[in-house]
Amino acid sequence: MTTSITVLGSTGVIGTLTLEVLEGLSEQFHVFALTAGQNMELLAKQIIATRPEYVSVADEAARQRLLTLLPPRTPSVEIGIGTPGLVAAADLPADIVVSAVVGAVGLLPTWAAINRGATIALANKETLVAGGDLIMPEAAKRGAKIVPVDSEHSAIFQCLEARGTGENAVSRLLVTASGGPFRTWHAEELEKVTVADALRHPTWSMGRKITIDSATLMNKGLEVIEAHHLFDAPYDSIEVVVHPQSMIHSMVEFVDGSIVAQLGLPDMRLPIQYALTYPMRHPRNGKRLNFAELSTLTFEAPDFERFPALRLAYAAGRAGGYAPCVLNAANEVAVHAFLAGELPYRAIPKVVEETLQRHAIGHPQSMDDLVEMDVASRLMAQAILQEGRWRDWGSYP
Ligand SMILES: NC(=O)C1=CN([C@@H]2O[C@H](COP(=O)(O)OP(=O)(O)OC[C@H]3O[C@@H](n4cnc5c(N)ncnc54)[C@H](OP(=O)(O)O)[C@@H]3O)[C@@H](O)[C@H]2O)C=CC1
Ligand SMILES: CC(=O)[C@@H](O)[C@H](O)COP(=O)(O)O
Ligand SMILES: [Mn+2]
Repeated sequence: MTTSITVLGSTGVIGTLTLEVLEGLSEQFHVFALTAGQNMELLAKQIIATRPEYVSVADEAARQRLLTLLPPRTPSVEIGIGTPGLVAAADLPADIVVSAVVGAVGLLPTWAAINRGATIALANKETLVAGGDLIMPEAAKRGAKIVPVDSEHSAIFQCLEARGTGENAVSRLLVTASGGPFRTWHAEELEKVTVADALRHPTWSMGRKITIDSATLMNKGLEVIEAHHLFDAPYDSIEVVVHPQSMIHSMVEFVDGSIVAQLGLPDMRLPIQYALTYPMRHPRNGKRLNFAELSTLTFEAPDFERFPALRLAYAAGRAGGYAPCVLNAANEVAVHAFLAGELPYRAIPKVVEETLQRHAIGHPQSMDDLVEMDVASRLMAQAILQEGRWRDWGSYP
């Protein structure tokens, strides 16, 4: 019997790589359901190649486009739309749900998959950032295993296997960061960043939103909160280490001072495959890290002044309650505006900070509370954008 897989966000960078990994493991896995947003050309090809029972797309217009792209003899596939379609895909009885949509749109489908006790291969960090306090206890209650796909968390997950049997063996999680494209830029140069500059990531090829998050270091902030939830680690024990070569994907320090690191070429196929085959390791072909070719590995501390998003994320994580949900929603709005050419790079963390100051009080009691706050925070961030006060903010911080 083969393991069934649903891929939420199959047309994205992680989704596409997941299907590539599955192709290499086709004797062990089959695709159950796929979801996409607007890229119907790619989804149509994926449907023809993998024959899912169900797919979901962003809206009715996308569904109509998809129907025109499917050849007449394609075996019938049910097509859902919007958030209900995403939730329906996650609800179907696949063994593993790969959560690879971008943003808090992943909250409800990931919640649905957890509620039925599925294994989640989690790439969609925004969901855990916004809802970790509800999601982790629910996963434990339902017996739903969450296996990280994010490279740093996959690394920590792998390093933790060296923990042995001792309790409280871990002293620090060392989350590595490339530092992004502006690691060496001066504060004045950061005033003139273009969208093209910010999309030029030094080591990884990723979707647009996460690439901008890497450029502000918000990605690392989101990852600190993600690590807090995944590994039940206090914020004081999670440290960010800038490592521009992206060969060490993260490290764990144990109480005896021993540090275990996970290394590999920057290629997401490895953490994706490990999440799918865990606890087994399956052979992979392809280029390997060659230490003789690798002349230097360097490390530095993050600069919280030039990259205030990292400071904001630590603060929101420590504050807890609604704060991480607000941080994430405001960041999504600000990044979207930056990519549309409507907001300068340097104003992204300012919009997030202003939204947090106006909005982040209390604790969610339910997923409905959280979704309500996510929507309200987006409206607040949009209002802050429309006020246009960021034009007067000048340099930030
Ligand atoms: N890329 C990477 O290397 C890594 C990514 N991650 C995380 O994985 C997630 C995905 O990242 P990545 O693959 O780079 O992102 P992409 O932008 O490449 O892909 C996003 C996917 O989500 C779909 N999507 C977007 N909006 C909606 C919506 N409203 N409704 C339904 N589907 C939607 C897109 O559909 P369509 O394109 O059809 O519109 C696409 O399939 C993010 O949370 C990111 O932080 C984590 C670690 C590494
Ligand atoms: C591949 C991956 O996991 C990304 O999250 C990556 O780590 C981004 O690079 P930064 O370290 O620049 O944020
Ligand atoms: Mn990462």
